[in-house]
Amino acid sequence: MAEINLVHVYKYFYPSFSFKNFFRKKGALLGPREPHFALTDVNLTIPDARTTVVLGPTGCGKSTLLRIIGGLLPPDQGKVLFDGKDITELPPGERRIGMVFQDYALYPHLTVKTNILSYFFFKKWTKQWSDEMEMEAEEKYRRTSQLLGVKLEHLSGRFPPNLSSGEKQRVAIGRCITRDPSLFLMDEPFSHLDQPLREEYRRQLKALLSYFDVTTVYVTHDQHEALLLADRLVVMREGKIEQAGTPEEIYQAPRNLFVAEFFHPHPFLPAINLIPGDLMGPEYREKVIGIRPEDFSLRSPRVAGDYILPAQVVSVFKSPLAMEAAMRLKVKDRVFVEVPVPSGTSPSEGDEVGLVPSRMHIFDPLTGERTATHHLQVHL
Ligand SMILES: Nc1ncnc2c1ncn2[C@@H]1O[C@H](COP(=O)(O)OP(=O)(O)OP(=O)(O)O)[C@@H](O)[C@H]1O
Repeated sequence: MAEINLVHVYKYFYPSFSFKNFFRKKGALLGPREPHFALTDVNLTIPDARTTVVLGPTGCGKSTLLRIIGGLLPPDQGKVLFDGKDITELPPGERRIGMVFQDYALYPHLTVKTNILSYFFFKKWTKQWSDEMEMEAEEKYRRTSQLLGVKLEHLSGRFPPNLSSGEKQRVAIGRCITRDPSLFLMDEPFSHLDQPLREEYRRQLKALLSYFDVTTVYVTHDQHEALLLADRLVVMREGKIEQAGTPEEIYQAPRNLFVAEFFHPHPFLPAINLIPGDLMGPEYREKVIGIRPEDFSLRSPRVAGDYILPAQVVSVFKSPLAMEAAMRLKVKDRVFVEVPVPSGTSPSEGDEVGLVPSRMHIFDPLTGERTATHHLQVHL
C-alpha cells in the first residue's frame, strides 16, 4: 500500500549568477535575485497500485516533481505524505522507492547480476546477511530475469560500460524490481532507445507494472507512451497541474484549451479543431468551440439543418500503408478543420460536404476554461 499526497508543494530555483543577469536589471545592482518557479502550489494524490503518468511540455516541472517525491530535492514549501505520513524530511534511502532515470545510474565496476542485486550486495558485509538472504537474492534474480526476458541472462557477467543503452535500461529496471519498492519513480527511462526497442520495452514495462501492482509515477512528454502506460494522467504546464484524471476523463472533458490541445492521442489528426463560436450560431458568438476530429460526421451538401456546416475538401492525406486517412476542409469559407476520412469513402479535393458535429466543447476565449460540453441532436 502506498498512496502519495503532495500538499501545497512549491519549488523555486535561483538563476545562476552571471554578469549578464547582474546588469540586466537597471538600478537593482544589489537587489535580490528573483527565483523562477519550477513548481507552484502543486496538490496531487497519487493512488495506490496504479501507474500515474505525468505529461507536459519540456521545462514544465515534471522531473522536479518526481525528484521531490523521491527525496532527491527538498520542496521549498509544502509536504509530501506517504500513506498519510509526512515524509518531507525523510532521506531517499529510507523511502522504499525504486528510481529509474534517463541516466541509468548503474555501478560501473559491478557486473550486471551484482547491479541487479545491489540491494543485497551491500548487505553482504553486514550482520544482517544470512543464508536465507542469499537464497532470497538468487530467487529474486531468477524471477526478475524471467520477467525481463531471457536477454538479461546472457548479460549477467558483463559490466555496464560494455552494455548498450537498452541493456542498461533493462538492468536499471531489474535493479528496481529486486528492491521490492513500495513506489516506482521513472523519468523518461526509454528516451535514449530507438523506436522499435522503445515500443518493445514499454509493452514489457506495462506487463511488469500490472504484475507487481506497485504504485508508479512515470514522467514523459511522449503522448503515445502516456496513453499506453497511464491508469491516471497528470497534465502539467509551467509548474502547475492543469488536470489530473484517467486518460478518458481528460480527453472527454478537458479543463481548458491547453489540455484540449496538448493531450493528443491520434498522431494523424489534430487533438481538437477550434472554430469561432459565431459559425455555430448567435448563442455561441462570444465563445471558442472545440470539436474533436472523430466528433464530426459527413452528410451530402444538399442536406440542410441546424448545426450543419457547409465545407469543401481542401486536401486528403493517407498514411503510407493507407491504414488511416484524414482530410482538411474549409468551413463556410472561413476556417479549416481536419477530420478522419470515413471508411468506404474516397473524397477528392474540391468536393462539397455537410459537416455534422455530434459534440462541442465550449471554451471561454479570455480564460481558456471549458465552460460546457454540448451533445447535439441534429435533425435532418
Ligand atoms: N537545478 C536547477 N537549477 C535551476 N533551475 C532548474 C534546476 N532544475 C530545474 N530547473 C528549472 O526548473 C524548471 C523545471 O525543470 P524540470 O527539469 O523539472 O522540467 P521537465 O518538465 O522535467 O523538463 P524536461 O521534459 O525537459 O526534462 C525548468 O525551467 C528548469 O530550467
